[in-house]
Amino acid sequence: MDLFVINRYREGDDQDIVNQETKHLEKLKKDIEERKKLHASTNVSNLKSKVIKQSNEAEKDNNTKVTVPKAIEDDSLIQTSAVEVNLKPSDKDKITHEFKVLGGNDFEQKPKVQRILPYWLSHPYSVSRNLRNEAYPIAEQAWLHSTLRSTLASDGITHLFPVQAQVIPFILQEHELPQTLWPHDICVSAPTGSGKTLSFVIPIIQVLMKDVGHHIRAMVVLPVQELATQIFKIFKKYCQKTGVKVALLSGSIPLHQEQQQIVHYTESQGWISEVDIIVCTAGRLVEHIQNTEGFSLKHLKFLVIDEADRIMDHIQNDWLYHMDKHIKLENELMSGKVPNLNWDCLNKHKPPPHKLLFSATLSQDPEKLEQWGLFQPKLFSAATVTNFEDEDQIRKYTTPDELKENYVVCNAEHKPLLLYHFLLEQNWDKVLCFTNAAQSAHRLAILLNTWSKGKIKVAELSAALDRSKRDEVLKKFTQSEINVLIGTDALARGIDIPDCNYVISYDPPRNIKTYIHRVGRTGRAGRVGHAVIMLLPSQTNSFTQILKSGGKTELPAMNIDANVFNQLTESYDNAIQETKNVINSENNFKVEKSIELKRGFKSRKRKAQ
Ligand SMILES: Nc1ncnc2c1ncn2[C@@H]1O[C@H](COP(=O)(O)OP(=O)(O)OP(=O)(O)O)[C@@H](O)[C@H]1O
Repeated sequence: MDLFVINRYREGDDQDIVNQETKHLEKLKKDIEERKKLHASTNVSNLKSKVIKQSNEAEKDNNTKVTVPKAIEDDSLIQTSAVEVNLKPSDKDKITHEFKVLGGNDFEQKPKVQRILPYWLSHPYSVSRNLRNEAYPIAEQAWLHSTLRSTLASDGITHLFPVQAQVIPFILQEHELPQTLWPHDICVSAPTGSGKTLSFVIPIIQVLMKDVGHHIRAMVVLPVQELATQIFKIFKKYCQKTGVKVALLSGSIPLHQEQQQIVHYTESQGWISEVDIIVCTAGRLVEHIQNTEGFSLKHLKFLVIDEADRIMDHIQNDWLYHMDKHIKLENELMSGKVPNLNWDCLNKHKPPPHKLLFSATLSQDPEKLEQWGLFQPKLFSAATVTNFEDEDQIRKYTTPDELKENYVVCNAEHKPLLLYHFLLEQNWDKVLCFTNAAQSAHRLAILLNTWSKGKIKVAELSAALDRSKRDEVLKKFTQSEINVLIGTDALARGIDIPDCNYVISYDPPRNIKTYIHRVGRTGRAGRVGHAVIMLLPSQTNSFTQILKSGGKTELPAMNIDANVFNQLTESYDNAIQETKNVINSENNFKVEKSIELKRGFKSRKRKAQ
């Protein structure tokens, strides 16, 4: 209350007022001093016992005598000055704070919460990586339709791979349940080349062939055109003699041609679909949603997202939003959130599309997976994750058992020599070599062609080539007319290049996913493969970190005899000169061509005027 005393001014009372004020001020000062003493003595006695306890412990640990500060031992010295006695800043603050600050507790460290993986992620269906086991002969899979069985046989497939033997029957069973029991969505994370594609192709066709109709009932979304084409071809092969029809929507042909393939107008039925399955790129899907009259996904039973992590990383035309919105018009349940499950809801709504997510590098991070709005999901995984606290664990990726991986350290100027040594002296055949830029791939291809004088048949395979050229190059590689392909990461993912024996990373990958997909172009389908990465001495540590970020251990090093480089130096110098000449003449040609084009444009413009 003293703080609120109001001093009124009265004439002649000046001296009285001064006396009163002085007295009052002294009283206030005295009170403050007393409170300070009281506060300090409680804190310091706590502090004293704490310091003495710590010094005792230190003595015990180190076997040495620790001197307790005089101020602590001697109670008489405990005054407000006690704050000077080796107090930690936090203790100091506690002593000098007179008043409790509202919300002060917010600054205290909260105890760490232990995060636990959701049950479906911590208890996945474990998928074996052993592709050579031959435990699942096709002949014994009674649930498999005879038409599909004979297509598998014609494709040379006699046994199912583990991921197929687990995932296909699971999907089929889910679609045999009554409609009120909606199917569990699934996520499949299995190594590259382990046969994930047939794990969704076969069950989808087998379910859809039961009643072929006039609706799109399955959709497979992929990140790039090449992959979409590859998956489309597989669907086409397995749809034979089943009555199920499939279309490719990837932008490889003009939009209006794709539109003609998928929808058709009839007087009696209105717009009907010509196909049961569409295989599309995410970007092209949005174009059809927005521009194709009669394009409808309302009857979708299956939604497959292949290379799911990549699609999510590169959101093309915001496709998930547009697709959700489109399907939501018919069925509220497609939207990201799973509704309350009650009898009324299950009966009223038809089940949402069965979502199937696949990738060799599928994140098992619940926060990332949540964006897909999965319904009571199940995980099939070749890697078991138990510890959510460990970031490396939720990104634990596996590579095929048949894949041998090495790294080799060399200087930048020795890299071409090393590559030449592998290809010509070690006779490595069917090699895929990755650089980080299309231009480097081009230069390297010219160098190897000129240097080997045609002994090594090298071709480029980059996104800079048009599609028909790329297909031609891949075909030649398969037929052994080309034995080395030099390319960029644009084609690292998902592309199934048959019989690739070696993968060389001429430039190191930028992240673990790129590494896994690069090396995964070899060692596929149970065949042996060898992947080698060239590293500059300064890159070894960062590469170890990249491996660690995917839960992989360090690779064994490959040692190269220094004489290898000495022997090749002279011929390399000549080859590099020739390479420069070729590149210069290419550049001159380009310049001349552009001048010609400009001239032609100007003369056309003049004529037009
Ligand atoms: N059961 C099988 N027996 C023999 N070969 C098979 C079998 N299943 C698939 N294959 C072959 O294995 C190769 C790899 O299959 P697929 O492309 O489906 O692998 P993936 O797991 O999707 O790989 P990625 O993750 O790189 O896309 C293909 O050439 C395919 O024909």
